[in-house]
Amino acid sequence: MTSIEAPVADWVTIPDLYRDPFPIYERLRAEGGVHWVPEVGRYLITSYQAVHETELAQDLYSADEEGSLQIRAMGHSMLRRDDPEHYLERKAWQPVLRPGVVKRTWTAMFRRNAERYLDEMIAKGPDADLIWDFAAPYSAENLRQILGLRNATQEDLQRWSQTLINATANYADDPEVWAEGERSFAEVDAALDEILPWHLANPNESLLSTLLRIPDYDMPMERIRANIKMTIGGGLNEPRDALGVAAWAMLTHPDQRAAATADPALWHTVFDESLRWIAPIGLYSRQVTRDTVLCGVRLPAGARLGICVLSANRDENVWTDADRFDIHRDVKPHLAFSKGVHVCLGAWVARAEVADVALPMLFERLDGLASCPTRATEIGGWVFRGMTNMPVVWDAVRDAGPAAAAPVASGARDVAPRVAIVGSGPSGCFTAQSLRRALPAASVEVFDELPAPYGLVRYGVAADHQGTKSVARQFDRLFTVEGVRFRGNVRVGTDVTLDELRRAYDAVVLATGLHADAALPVPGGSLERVHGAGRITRLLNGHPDEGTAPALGATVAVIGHGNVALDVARLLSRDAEGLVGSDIADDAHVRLARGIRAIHLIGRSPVASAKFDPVMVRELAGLPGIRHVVHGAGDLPGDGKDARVDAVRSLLETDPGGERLRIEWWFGHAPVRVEGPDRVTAMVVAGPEGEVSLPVDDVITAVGFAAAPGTLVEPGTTDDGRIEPGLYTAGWLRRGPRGTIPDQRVDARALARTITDDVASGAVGATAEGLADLPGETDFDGWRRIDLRERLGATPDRERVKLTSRAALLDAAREASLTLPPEPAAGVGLSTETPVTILFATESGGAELVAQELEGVLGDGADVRVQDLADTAPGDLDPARMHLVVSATYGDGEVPTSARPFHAALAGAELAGLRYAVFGMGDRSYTKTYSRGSELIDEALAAAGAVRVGEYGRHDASGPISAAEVAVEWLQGVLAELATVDAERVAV
Ligand SMILES: Cc1cc2nc3c(=O)[nH]c(=O)nc-3n(C[C@H](O)[C@H](O)[C@H](O)COP(=O)(O)O)c2cc1C
Repeated sequence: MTSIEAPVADWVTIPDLYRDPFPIYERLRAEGGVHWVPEVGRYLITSYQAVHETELAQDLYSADEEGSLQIRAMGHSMLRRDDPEHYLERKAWQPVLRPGVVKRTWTAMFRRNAERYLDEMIAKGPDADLIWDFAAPYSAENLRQILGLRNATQEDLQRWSQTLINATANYADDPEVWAEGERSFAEVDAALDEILPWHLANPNESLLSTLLRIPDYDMPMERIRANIKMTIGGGLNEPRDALGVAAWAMLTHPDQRAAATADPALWHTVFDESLRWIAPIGLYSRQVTRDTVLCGVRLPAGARLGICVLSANRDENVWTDADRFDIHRDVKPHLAFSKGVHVCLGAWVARAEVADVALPMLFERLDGLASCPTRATEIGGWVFRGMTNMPVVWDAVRDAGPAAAAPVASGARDVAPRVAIVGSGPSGCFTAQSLRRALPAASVEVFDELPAPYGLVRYGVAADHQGTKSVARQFDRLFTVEGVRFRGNVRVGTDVTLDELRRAYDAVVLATGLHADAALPVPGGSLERVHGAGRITRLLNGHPDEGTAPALGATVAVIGHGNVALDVARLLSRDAEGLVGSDIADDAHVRLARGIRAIHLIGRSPVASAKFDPVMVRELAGLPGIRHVVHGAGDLPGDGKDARVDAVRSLLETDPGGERLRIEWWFGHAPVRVEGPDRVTAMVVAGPEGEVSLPVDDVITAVGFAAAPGTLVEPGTTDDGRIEPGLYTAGWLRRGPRGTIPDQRVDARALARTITDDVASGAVGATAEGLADLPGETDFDGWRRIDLRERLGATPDRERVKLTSRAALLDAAREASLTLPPEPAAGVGLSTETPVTILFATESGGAELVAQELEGVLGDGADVRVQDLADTAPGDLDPARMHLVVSATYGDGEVPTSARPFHAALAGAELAGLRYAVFGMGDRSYTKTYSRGSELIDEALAAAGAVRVGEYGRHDASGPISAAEVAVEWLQGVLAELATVDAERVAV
């Protein structure tokens, strides 16, 4: 057989491939299908026949490529191994991904997640993005649950997956792309380190748990890590992009869409034709093991190949009119899932996620679903290809399906179940808040073992972060205005059993958190003078059950670089001036902090993947009298590309003045042992240069939280919070010790939906009679008395002085001589003739509360509407109305997540003459980004031609005054200005 040298395709460029690879591939196929392409440094294999041949001969076309980008990006996974090693690893993955398992175990979960994220997309309103608001979070959450990465969020999975596959596709060798990939690499490893012990102790159906129990093969840890990263990389974009492309195909081919909606069996054909048309994984690599000839072209041993699946699936020798999307064409095997020994393991999962669940649900629920007429749909990629932007609109929403069928679901609003929530921390209170809205007829009671409510807000949030604690003001409203009952000083499990509670209530939600400090898993980890950071935080917050604070020695090691570790280090190193305005427990602070001269802050990660928020480091850098010393951080480039690196650099730029205290930061150093023999004498850590022994007097561990003895259920046993209808978990007890206060609000909304579904389906009734008053229980007025007593007792430089024993709390709760101030007034009666729309943008609910307060202030007779910016498009704004925008700020000075689509849409909007005013809610301790999110909305409205009326107002959450108070004052000014503007309009 004659053979030729490979033709050189030097006209092919990566940007062209990214934009639209198909014309390039068409030409390459026409020229034979095997080319040397200098731009990508490999031979591209583009014809169906050539691709197919490589897939069937792994001895000749090895997956184990030298210098593989994928190995660099994700580690050496089974995708880059040949048999027999590949087979062993593949076998370990299979039991979790087999079609029967997908059907029995995973499909119900896919359905729940599809409902959840479709609801969220619907809540954003037409103009939402089908990829980023539905397909991506849906695929990420499914993957998270299959893997068993219970300590990560779906957002983590999205970030990891995207940056890992970007690195895998980094043929342009962009250093930034590598850096992001490396960060995710380290984060995934840290998450695995954290969660694997849990899976060892709690065998379950997830992939991680299954891998730890393979009967005949003890897979080395490094291989588990690499394969999990590969699964994160490929397991997300494949279903996401298949769903996106399939939906796009439906929107652009109405006749085929009509056929599929009329005959749901066709959704599988839609799925397969979409994969053929645009394969999500467009290219993978192989390496030639010995000189050979492929389709008449000579390939030398060692040649690196790019197998172009996107191209093979459009080969005109196999398919007629291959560029056309056509579900009616003759079925021929496409190569999107590959063939041969490497055929995709996740194929059944992707098929169930997309064809069985998401596509039918999407097109059944959204009537008139169409591409957004004003914003472009975009697609890109060649190594991985999918929709990058897919704004959509729709005409109407149908109900969610049998579980929430219309008559029952809407009926749920009138059903009056009794709900008990155990735990009044953020997750308990947010659950009460969401249930109030979802089930207005329900009676909701919140139990707490202390006479004081708010759990983590009162006893876990650092005493000098009063801004974060101000979320309690919105919880007050639950008990003063919204009819939720607080039942304090009741310990469920002792004063009343869980069974008794369940008999007395139709539904019980356990939101008791995770309080115990996780043990430091090194020798000496439980010596005397090893303390948990949770306990230290509670002591500094005056928790009544923690006893007397220990007097710490001159040198203290704090283990961990998360925000809890930084909170502890900051509080212990603050001087008296730094505690002004806090509600610190002074006695405890003095005992703990008085003797400290040096703190070693020890973390195992490098700076770029440390767990802290950079703002926490900057806060420490701002404290006077502290010299910072940084070990193991490398160069710390000052190019402003990494906020963590910048923050750590700022430590070195501080001038301590008179040095009171030294903080030594250790990056990339893992704890090895605590030396004793009886009490702590030294902390030994291991870094790149070996072990270092640090003489210390005390060790504080901030390495996570676990369930305390007496926790009512095993933590983390469900993903949706439903243990069974009628018994639910919320907050950290459900999701594990991760997530901020705003995250609890999002979760609480999802849980309220789950409970509402159970009420709607009749699984939860409305027959229970509630629990009679228990001896010794206290109520919300009891808490108001405690609150008053603590505030009256405060010196001018303290927010309050906490009562630190149960007896003192109970005495205050029952102190009849304390006269309570009247409950918050309903309003001060401002008025305007102009109809008003109040728009809010929030994450933890404060802005919504302010919006409601303003509504109340404007009075019953007025034409006032309150609306979430998440549900608003610029086109909804009515020039006849005045718009009051109340917005928080998040991230690094950004608009709250739910309001980002609105903010983005303002870019193309035309709002000439529209009147608005802005009230920003922020926190002054974010010095560079104080209230920036609301400023961005203000700027975008002005740029769209809208006219601001009155001053821009703002509230500082770290200050002592409530947001509602400041907002009402601001509103007075706005209304005065509005009256002038209106009068001028009339005059004109
Ligand atoms: C993670 C996080 C990031 C934040 N970032 C900023 C910021 O950059 N600038 C700012 O002024 N406030 C910032 N804040 C403070 C919030 O905007 C402020 O607490 C606000 O009152 C919260 O309103 P909400 O309850 O409606 O979400 C941040 C708060 C959190 C929890």
